[in-house]
Amino acid sequence: MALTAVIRVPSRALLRPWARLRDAALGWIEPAGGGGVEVSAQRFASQKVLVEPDPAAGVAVMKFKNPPVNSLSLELLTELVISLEKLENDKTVRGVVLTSDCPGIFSAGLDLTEMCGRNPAHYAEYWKAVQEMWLRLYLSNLVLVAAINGASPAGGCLIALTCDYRVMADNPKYCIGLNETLLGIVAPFWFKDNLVNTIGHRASERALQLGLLFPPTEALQVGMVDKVVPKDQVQSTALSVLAQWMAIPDHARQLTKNMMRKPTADRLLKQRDADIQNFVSFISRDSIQKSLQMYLEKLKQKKG
Ligand SMILES: CCCCCC/C=C/CC(=O)SCCNC(=O)CCNC(=O)[C@H](O)C(C)(C)COP(=O)(O)OP(=O)(O)OC[C@H]1O[C@@H](n2cnc3c(N)ncnc32)[C@H](O)[C@@H]1OP(=O)(O)O
Repeated sequence: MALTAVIRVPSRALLRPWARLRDAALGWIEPAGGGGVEVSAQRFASQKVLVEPDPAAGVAVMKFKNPPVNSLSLELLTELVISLEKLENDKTVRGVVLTSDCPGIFSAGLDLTEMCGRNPAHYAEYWKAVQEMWLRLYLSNLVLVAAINGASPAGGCLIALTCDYRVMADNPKYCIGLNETLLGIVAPFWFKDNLVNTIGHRASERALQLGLLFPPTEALQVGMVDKVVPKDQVQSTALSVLAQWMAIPDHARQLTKNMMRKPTADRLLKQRDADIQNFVSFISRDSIQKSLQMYLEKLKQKKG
């Protein structure tokens, strides 16, 4: 992968490369001239997120690669944020297609193993990473188009909802939606806000309460996706859409996007810590842990 963004990081963190990369990605970096050292991010090859840049076209394709189901582990979330930040800083890139490298799955959503049987500090760290992913994607200056080439429940749907446009493969087995209630959990307010901004209040109320997972044609009808095409045309269609959006002058489009989205993002930004505390206390409840364990068991038994 030919990404060569240079990140200025605190020298103390050199002892912990993983923490250092995360800190840089999440913006916890010393200001320029603050005694840090420059390292090339290229040295840390990404494994869970593949980025294929096309500088001539001014675009990149970002593929999630966390088999078998692209669950959003802490590692994947961190790599996603790092990769996005590099692309935001790359003057040759103006638009990105987000898609999956795992056959038949866009993303299975948040990694249930990050939310089960761990300690409160882990839940807090994980939730902060989920928030960061959403904020970075939702407020991205780049044009983002989701090429949904597989199932996209819950957090997978959320990623697609942060994009400016969604193209989905026409396979009726691929469903998309915020199905949290089916797991006995509640979609946070910012998941809900993102959905309401996309499909409207009434449709969101129904979809969220019932935990609806929509097959492609229904997702199109309700406005959760913008276009449904045969599977082998998902990426090429996404790239064509990207080209159309990139025909608009960046500054005008970016200011407009920000005007539309900032109030929604600000709601979370104003109460990030409270949202983390709320998540930690909710997810730590015995009843919620039992529900999640049972759901995981059900997924595993499905095979046998
Ligand atoms: C205020 C508090 C707010 C709390 C809010 C918390 C918000 C949460 C949002 C979320 O994203 S929760 C996650 C919701 N995700 C799902 O419900 C999807 C579950 N998965 C599936 O439905 C299916 O796996 C699939 C994606 C449709 C793919 O089906 P397929 O038949 O291809 O694979 P499986 O055999 O089911 O799974 C393979 C393997 O992967 C494990 N797995 C699946 N999903 C997850 C996941 N989300 N996290 C972790 N692991 C997952 C599954 O258990 C299998 O594991 P095994 O060990 O190979 O048996």
